[in-house]
Amino acid sequence: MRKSIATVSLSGSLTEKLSAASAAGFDGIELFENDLLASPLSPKDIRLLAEDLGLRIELYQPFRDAEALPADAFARVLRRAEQKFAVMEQLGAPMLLVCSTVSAQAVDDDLLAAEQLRTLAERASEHGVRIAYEALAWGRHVSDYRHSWRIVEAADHPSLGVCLDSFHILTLGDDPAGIREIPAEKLFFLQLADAPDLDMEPLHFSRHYRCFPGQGVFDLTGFTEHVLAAGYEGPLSLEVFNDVFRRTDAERTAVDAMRSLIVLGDAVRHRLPERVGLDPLPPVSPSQGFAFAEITVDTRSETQVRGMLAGLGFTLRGVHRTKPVQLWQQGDARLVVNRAHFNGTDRERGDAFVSVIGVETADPRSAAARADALLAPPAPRAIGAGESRLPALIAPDGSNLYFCRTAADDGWLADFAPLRDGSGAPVLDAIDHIALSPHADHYDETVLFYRAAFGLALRSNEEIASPHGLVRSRAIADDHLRLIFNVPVLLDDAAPRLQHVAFSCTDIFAAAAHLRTADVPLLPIPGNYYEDLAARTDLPASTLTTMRDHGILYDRSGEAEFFHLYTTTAGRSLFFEVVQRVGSYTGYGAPNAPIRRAAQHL
Ligand SMILES: O=C(O)c1ccc(O)c(O)c1
Ligand SMILES: [Mg+2]
Repeated sequence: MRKSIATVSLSGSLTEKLSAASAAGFDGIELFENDLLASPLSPKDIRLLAEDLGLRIELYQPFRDAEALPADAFARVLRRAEQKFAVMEQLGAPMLLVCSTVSAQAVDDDLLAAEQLRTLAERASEHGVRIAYEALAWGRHVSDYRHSWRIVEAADHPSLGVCLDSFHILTLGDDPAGIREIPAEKLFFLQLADAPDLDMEPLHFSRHYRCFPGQGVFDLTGFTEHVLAAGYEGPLSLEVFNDVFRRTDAERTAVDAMRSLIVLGDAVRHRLPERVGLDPLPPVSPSQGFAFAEITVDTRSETQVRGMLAGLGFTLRGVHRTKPVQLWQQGDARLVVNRAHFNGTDRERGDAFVSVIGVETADPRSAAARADALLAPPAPRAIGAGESRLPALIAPDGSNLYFCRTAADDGWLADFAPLRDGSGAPVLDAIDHIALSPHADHYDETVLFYRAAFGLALRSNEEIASPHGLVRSRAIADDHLRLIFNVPVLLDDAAPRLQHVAFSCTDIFAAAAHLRTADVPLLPIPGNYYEDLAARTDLPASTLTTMRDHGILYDRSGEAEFFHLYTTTAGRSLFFEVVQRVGSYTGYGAPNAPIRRAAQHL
């Protein structure tokens, strides 16, 4: 099916918007009137430009307050419309979107609305133009799609049909199943938008907070399934009014948009296998957890990070044969420490950060093929003679993803000259989860990408009331791979973008004692926290004393328990966590996050 995007969803001049849509692979656009009015290009030039870029102008919009009007007002509508039809002929735009009226002049009279829309459609047909009538959620008399369809049905003109917009329908909590009752030839246009979990008056919500399908809480898969099952053949068109997209890089937004449509198309295809024209994504290759995490350090932070790793029980197992890179390991937990120059990055000297996530999978090539189909660019890297060629791509947050089969004969471990085997029993077992901090402008994009690339489910979506600003936090996971994404709700470019790597263990008290002996700097937790814990749990006093001594935090969910502690921060941004899950605890100690954030500021 054709893929389209409304120009209102992208920033910049009309030329920039069209170039971005074309570069991202869209087949067409919805042209917003203001983008035309503000453009120095004539309608004919716009048509030629779109043609050059391989874009159809699918629709021109919006045309407002057209129906259910007194005769004199409707006469003015027709005059206004004639000019639009003439412009559309020059543009080569075949369809005009008419929004249900918000005019105080309009009357609540479906027959009058139908009659006037019929007249409008008849005039449009003389110019080869069709009219798609859309119920705005805040329309004065028409706000739901069934109502718009009743009027279109009554008007009974071949050049008049309905435009369905997922936002208006789903924000009112309307059931989209009724779409199946609208004849296919009357489904003129489909606009897709998702929205976050906010309870807000529809107009303001619509004009500022829409997001791409898969980035909010609406069921766009189910919605689109209804529309396609009804026989809709037109484009899937994204119409996303969003404050961030209005001001950030159009090319990037267009790629984000295209990725969301690819993910949506694949999901709908699974529901409607007989439907042609929906491209499949390469299937998810289930991950088997983290092969490794790479931490990039500079000469200043290297000593600190290495000191912490040694204290956490890691041993230096190997040095890379050609690069200033070390392999540290204990149990199944592997960390690669890469000494690099931060020149040209947004990192300050002395910082340390997670730069690569190595994902363990039985089939690295097909896992990478899926990430590639999700528009992740390949990671440029120098590969020395004889070194492993792990497929590597760049995720939207800038992290590199390496797809690994560690135990394979030609596995990546062979790139390291072995130093020695680890001595003694490991203190920690494996990487439990990794928490990343994408830039706020790329947050939704990043979470959608990781979810889709690895087939992970959204496990939690919370706000952490940190004393230095609200932080949004989403956890996505399957049984093996757990990722957290944190971002300040209000953009703060000066604040460190904290990241952490958490390690699992089976006895956090023993681990804490080891860390203490090894002089690992642990994050101190205030005594008040433990007074409160004593009051609300049955933890024995002696256990609480030990927890307080080591800064061990606690959470519980039913019978399942969670113990965790943190190191202080290495550089500005990176810290480590040690966790012990007891029973079937699947969370991350979210109630403790504000305490941790406050302690990190002390
Ligand atoms: O916010 C609006 O006015 C508006 C205009 C056109 C649309 O297609 C829409 O969904 C909303
Ligand atoms: Mg719309």
